[in-house]
Amino acid sequence: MLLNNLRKTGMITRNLIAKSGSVSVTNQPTRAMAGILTEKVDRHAEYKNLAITVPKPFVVCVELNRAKRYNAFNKEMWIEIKHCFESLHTNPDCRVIVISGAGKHFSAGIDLNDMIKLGQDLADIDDVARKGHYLEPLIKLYQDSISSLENCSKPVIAAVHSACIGAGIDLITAADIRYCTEDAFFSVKEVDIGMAADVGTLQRLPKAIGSQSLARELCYTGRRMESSEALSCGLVNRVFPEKEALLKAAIEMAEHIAQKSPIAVQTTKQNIVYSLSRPNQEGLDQIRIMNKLYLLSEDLAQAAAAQLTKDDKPTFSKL
Ligand SMILES: CC/C=C\C=C\CC(=O)SCCNC(=O)CCNC(=O)[C@H](O)C(C)(C)COP(=O)(O)OP(=O)(O)OC[C@H]1O[C@@H](n2cnc3c(N)ncnc32)[C@H](O)[C@@H]1OP(=O)(O)O
Repeated sequence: MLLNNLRKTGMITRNLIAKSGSVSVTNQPTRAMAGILTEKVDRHAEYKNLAITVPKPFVVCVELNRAKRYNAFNKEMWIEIKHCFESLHTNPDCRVIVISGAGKHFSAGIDLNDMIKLGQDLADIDDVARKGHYLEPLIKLYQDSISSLENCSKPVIAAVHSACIGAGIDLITAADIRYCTEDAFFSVKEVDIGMAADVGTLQRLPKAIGSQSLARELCYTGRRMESSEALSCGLVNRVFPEKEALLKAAIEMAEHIAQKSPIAVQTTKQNIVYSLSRPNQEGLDQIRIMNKLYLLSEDLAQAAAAQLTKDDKPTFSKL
């Protein structure tokens, strides 16, 4: 289905299809990553709107790379994000992901030119039900694109600078950890383009900040929230003076997490995500069932031995 979508958009070549399921990685560091790229994850299969680098072992940086358009989400980018995170989910060379944006802003949200084009496409369809029939799978695709961050078993750290608007909020609220720069600002802008957010913000933002009142205020008004408020409400948990420091810290944290047992980290993420909207008992049931297998892992013995011997960097097999 995904491959068919990719083929239909013309964005994927036969070559890339042959390599699907593997991480596609550019072999050039982005400017932000210059000097810290140490190894490639895999063969080349380039994305048009994402730049992938590997600054440290098991740490993959995904950069929204449509800087000329302020990383506005066009259809191709939604598809590429989904493909990328689904691929990283199963890639044993990836343990933690850092997502950031190239250029002036993290993201200006959905590409408004794409929205206009969509309006024109819909105008060509006469029947209202058929318009809806056309629209529904597109919204589903965009929802799945955002959810691919949450569904990816590897922790995702969002590193936000400057504007993070609309779809940008959808994206970062599906991440595990959020850091930003002092100049970052956030806006749930959908209401200002005449729509209800429909790809994740309404579900995830209230949980991320733990305040229904603030979340609803932000969603009803589209008002700008500065980094200081984002920190105080818990949307982000660290703020840095500028982008370089932000990326450095995000990568350091990713590296730190990547040195832990991948069984422990990935099971933890899966259980936290599973438990978010379920009664505690259901979360406990899930982790009990998972751990009756995972407690038998070699990682547990190895990590426990490392604790006893004060070895702070035990090596774990790929997962
Ligand atoms: C199924 C639906 C799924 C998801 C839906 C998501 C909904 C959303 O994402 S709602 C949010 C939509 N985005 C916006 O409303 C952003 C509007 N833009 C801005 O607020 C600002 O441009 C800015 C991003 C804060 C940047 O400000 P600044 O640095 O001052 O640059 P500008 O001079 O304003 O803009 C330069 C240039 O960029 C164009 N542009 C900005 N945002 C978008 C966008 N989202 N899509 C397309 N183009 C965008 C802007 O029009 C300017 O173009 P020029 O041709 O240079 O005039």
